[in-house]
Amino acid sequence: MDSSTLRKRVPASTLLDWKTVAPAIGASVRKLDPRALITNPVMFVVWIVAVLASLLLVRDLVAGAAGIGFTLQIVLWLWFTVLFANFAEAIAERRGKAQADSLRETRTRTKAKRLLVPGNTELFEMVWAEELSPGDLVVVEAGDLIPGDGEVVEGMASVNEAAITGESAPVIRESGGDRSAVTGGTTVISDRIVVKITAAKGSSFLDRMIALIEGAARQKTPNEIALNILLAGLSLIFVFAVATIPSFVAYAGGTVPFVVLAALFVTLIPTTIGALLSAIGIAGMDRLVRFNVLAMSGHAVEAAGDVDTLLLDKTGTITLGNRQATAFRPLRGVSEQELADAAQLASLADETPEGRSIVVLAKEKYGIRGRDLAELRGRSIPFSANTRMSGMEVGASWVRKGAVDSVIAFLDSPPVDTGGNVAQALRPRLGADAVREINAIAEEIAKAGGTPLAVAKDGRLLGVIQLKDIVKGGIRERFAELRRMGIRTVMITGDNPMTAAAIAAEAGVDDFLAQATPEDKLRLIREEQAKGKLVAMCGDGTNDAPALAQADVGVAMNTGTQAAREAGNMVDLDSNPTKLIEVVEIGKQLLMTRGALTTFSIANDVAKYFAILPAIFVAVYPQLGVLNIMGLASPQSAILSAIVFNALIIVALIPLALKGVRYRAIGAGPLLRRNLLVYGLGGVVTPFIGIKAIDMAIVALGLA
Ligand SMILES: Nc1ncnc2c1ncn2[C@@H]1O[C@H](COP(=O)(O)OP(=O)(O)OP(=O)(O)O)[C@@H](O)[C@H]1O
Ligand SMILES: [K+]
Ligand SMILES: [Mg+2]
Repeated sequence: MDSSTLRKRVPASTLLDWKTVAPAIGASVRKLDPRALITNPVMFVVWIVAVLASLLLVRDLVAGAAGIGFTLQIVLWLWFTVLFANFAEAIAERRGKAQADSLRETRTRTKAKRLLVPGNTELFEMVWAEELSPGDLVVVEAGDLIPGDGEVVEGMASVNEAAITGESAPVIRESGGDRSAVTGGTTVISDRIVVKITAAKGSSFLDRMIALIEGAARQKTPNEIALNILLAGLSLIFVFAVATIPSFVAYAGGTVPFVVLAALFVTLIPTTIGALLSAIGIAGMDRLVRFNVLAMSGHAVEAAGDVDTLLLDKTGTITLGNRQATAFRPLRGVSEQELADAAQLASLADETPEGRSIVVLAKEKYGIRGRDLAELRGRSIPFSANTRMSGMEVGASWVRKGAVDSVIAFLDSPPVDTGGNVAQALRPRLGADAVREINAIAEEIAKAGGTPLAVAKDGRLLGVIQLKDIVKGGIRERFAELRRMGIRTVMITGDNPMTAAAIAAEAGVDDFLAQATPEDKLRLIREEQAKGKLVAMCGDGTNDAPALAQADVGVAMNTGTQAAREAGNMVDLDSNPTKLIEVVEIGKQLLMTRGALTTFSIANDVAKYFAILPAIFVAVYPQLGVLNIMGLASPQSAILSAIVFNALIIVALIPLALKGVRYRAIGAGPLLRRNLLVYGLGGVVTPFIGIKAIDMAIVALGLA
């Protein structure tokens, strides 16, 4: 599976696309509103300078002062500077807009079949989807749109999720297991399910997705805020630097007009990065969406760029997740029929995919017919990630199935509530031989990557159910790629160490943790974080939810449970854990782009200082003539070329801000050196060339 199989939902629109550019121009003007600009300190300062310069222009016009043409040009370019910055942001926002519009179309008015009596799928009322509230049960049949986000509580169906994933291959959604979440706006294509609505109106997955893509939900990340403060600080220094200039000039008997100071100031402050910062952030989120990953916060995207450790759960994340029973392996002295019968009884009320597959195997291979639960008058013991067992109790008789060590431990210390008679009955039967034999069978299954489930009935070990799960295709190469990027992969699973080891070896993870409870998963993340590591976690189950919430980057599989999807700060619509490679690359690209353009911007400003100051001062201090290596035509053309260059460089860098600096897995050190060279040196050199060229053009056009 190379990155080309990760299909991009919408082709990246080109910058020359008029449909993108035209509305962005309108938005740039609307964004001149100072209330919107205030979050961008550098641009806000430019805005203030532009307003002051405009007022002076009006005053000069009224007074009929000389040299209006020059002032007018400076004022115009000051406004262009702000407009170009707004344009960069608007273009970045536009790119998600088309996609949000197409998502909105899927949000048509839907009718829902709301159950009147829980448990009876025949009795329902028709209501509008908007009328549903969390807790409502709806029945959804083949051909129906799922009316809202929720959890499948009954049945199994294949669902077409193309509306949100862009992928029309049907996916299975079923109750009980880790594939129970359904999304409003997707379509059931076969069978019938009962869905318990979980999302309130207006906060559905689709709504959140639209808000995210449009950038409405975007908040500045701590890094962005820090950078903004730094840039504001730099601007403040230049306020003082520029404010002292008039006194130097006055000393030599000259004066400097305000517009010249204003233009000088704006060319010296870090306007380039100030203008592009927001666009860089939006483009990062947008790039993720193209890879079918929804990031709930920009912070998660940034953290992804620095991830050290990736934790993944096994079933459903590394493996396909439909662990199917494939064989019954009885102990000596137990018939396959007897084991199959007990296994079936233990699974009758087990709504997990594992449980259902056991009932199916017992029926298909051993002809064991379904028993009526109600008739049995049994008490079902549901599966939990903590006990790692499930089963049934009928009177004094009982069956359990589950992780081998859990079942053995259970036999060793029966819970008091099952009654003293049970405790009496079992002790003598749990011989060392049986334990040895069951471990041998379990080992054989586990070594092949299967999950062994021990079955015990009335204190007696009967044998093992073999569950088979398949490692997702192409995962090995992708983990190798993560290793090259310097990321350690760790599989954490509730399964036994031997199965874990086999799957870990097959998938090619660096390390694994077996028999992990949800608390263990959480603890492992905290430990890594305490060592100063940034941790990403991919998971799908409700038992992964605490870990997903704790991780710096929590990627929930879209196929997972609602709890997992809400706990993480990213959702992968394709449920492909190796997508983390793209997520990390996009994160790194975002950080690098921001770093590169900051370097470029500051190098640029420093260079401009040396390019234009001699030209401005040469009139009052002729000795500075030797420094005027650029040979700019006049102080006026020097200042005009500088402000024009300063504004145009923003537009010139928009494509780079949106596309991002290319990431290569060559290690942090060499990468930093390379970027410093390209963007630092480039930042120093470009103004000299650019300003000289513009100066020549200005002279040729007779503008100054
Ligand atoms: N329906 C079930 N009934 C009894 N035991 C089960 C059932 N499903 C799983 N088990 C046992 O419980 C163990 C833990 O399962 P669980 O699904 O909680 O693992 P997990 O922590 O999610 O790990 P992963 O999903 O990565 O494999 C399994 O390895 C298996 O031995
Ligand atoms: K500048
Ligand atoms: Mg799981």
